Amino acid sequence: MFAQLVFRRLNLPWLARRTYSSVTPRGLTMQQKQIVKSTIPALQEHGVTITTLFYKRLLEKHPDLKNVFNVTHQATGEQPAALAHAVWAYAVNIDQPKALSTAVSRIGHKHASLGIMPDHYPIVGEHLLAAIKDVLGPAVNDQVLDAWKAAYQQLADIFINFEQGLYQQGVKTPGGWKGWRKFYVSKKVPESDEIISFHLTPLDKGVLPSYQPGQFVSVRCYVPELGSYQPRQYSLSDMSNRINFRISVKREFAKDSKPAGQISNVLHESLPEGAELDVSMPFGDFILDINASTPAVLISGGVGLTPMMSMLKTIISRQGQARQVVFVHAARNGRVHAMKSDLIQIVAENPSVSRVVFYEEKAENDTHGLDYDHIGRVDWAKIKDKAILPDADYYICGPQPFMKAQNKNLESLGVSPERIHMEVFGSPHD
Ligand SMILES: NC(=O)C1=CN([C@@H]2O[C@H](COP(=O)(O)OP(=O)(O)OC[C@H]3O[C@@H](n4cnc5c(N)ncnc54)[C@H](O)[C@@H]3O)[C@@H](O)[C@H]2O)C=CC1
Repeated sequence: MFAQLVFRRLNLPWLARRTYSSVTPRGLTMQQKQIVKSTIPALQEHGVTITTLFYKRLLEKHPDLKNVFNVTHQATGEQPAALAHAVWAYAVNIDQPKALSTAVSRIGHKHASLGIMPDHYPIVGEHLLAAIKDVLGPAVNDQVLDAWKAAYQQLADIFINFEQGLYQQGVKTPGGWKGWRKFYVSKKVPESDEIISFHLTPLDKGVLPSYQPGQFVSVRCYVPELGSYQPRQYSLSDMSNRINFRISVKREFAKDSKPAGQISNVLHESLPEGAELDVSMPFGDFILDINASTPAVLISGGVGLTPMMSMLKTIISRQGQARQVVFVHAARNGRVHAMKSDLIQIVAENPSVSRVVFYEEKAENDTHGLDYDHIGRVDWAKIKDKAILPDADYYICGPQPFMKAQNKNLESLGVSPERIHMEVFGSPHD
């Protein structure tokens, strides 16, 4: 869980209906805040050592939590690094926890999709404080430990309140549920050489809640080699239809130091049509404002097109509205360009929708003007006249370096940061 606490500037709008101001965390004394701040340099220096020890102990004492954590991120060290960064950032913002509201929303939505419960927090707190004490040694006296206990409690209260709000909202939504619901794969559709769409239908055949375009679900599969379940988040790649969900998953092979995707391979290889899996309610605050009539520029790299297809289809389904959409997509080539024919058809049938597709290289049979428009990576000099529009909102999803590059380009073209919305699933370290 807290491994996703990545407190950086993301420019995500505050979209969750439950607001941060409804939360009343238990306070810290001035002295406790000073003490927490005094530990910032030590956290900066020893943070990863602390959090690595923390995870090791936590999972030794509570092996059931392996069902909740992404074990690959443990092995690659991403999770300890992200948590260390988060603890440090929390200490830096101890005087103004509201500065963390964007991160609390993003992480809270992810926690809710994983079924994190209030009684998980004391367990995490106990092991985190023990690891801080062990690594920093005599520097951590009782006063320091008490200050960190109070600080941790404050943060835990914020998350618990936020997540309880999401759960309550979820069960009140028609068709909603809490925790995992059993689904089966009702259809498997290859979308490119490496992406397969999975249509997921609830086993109980009951109605599904409607969701907002851009939201994701967690799916959970049993991984025999680990002896535990592993959850992963996937954006919903179609518009809401109350009958089934669609996720579109890229198969991740091992590459350089990155291990093969544990769940993406299980899904592609070992989950035929008819197979069952656990699915969470839809969550996530990277969502399209469906009531806006101003232009939407949907920018995606590779498999990052999944939430964009949901947004695009939702916009065009709204009768009587001709909201302008520019769909900017970058792929390595046509063989890995998913949902290509859907996009071609949507553009042909909807004069308010236009597209610009970049391929890094041309594969055999890729046709200029039909499959793609430009060779290379997204080049704003080539598309700014078409894609920089007054009052537009810009939605970005794709590999981290792709998102960083597009964000930077948009800002340098004068787009206001409030208009730029990014989906951030990964850690800040990739
Ligand atoms: N929200 C998230 O955190 C997402 C993360 N990812 C991660 O990214 C990985 C790669 O996804 P793929 O579909 O294989 O994408 P990819 O590696 O095929 O890249 C897609 C396109 O993005 C562009 N791109 C890549 N790096 C760039 C850079 N540094 N600057 C500018 N443009 C760049 C290129 O045009 C490339 O063709 C996934 O395996 C996943 O782990 C992908 C989608 C969403």
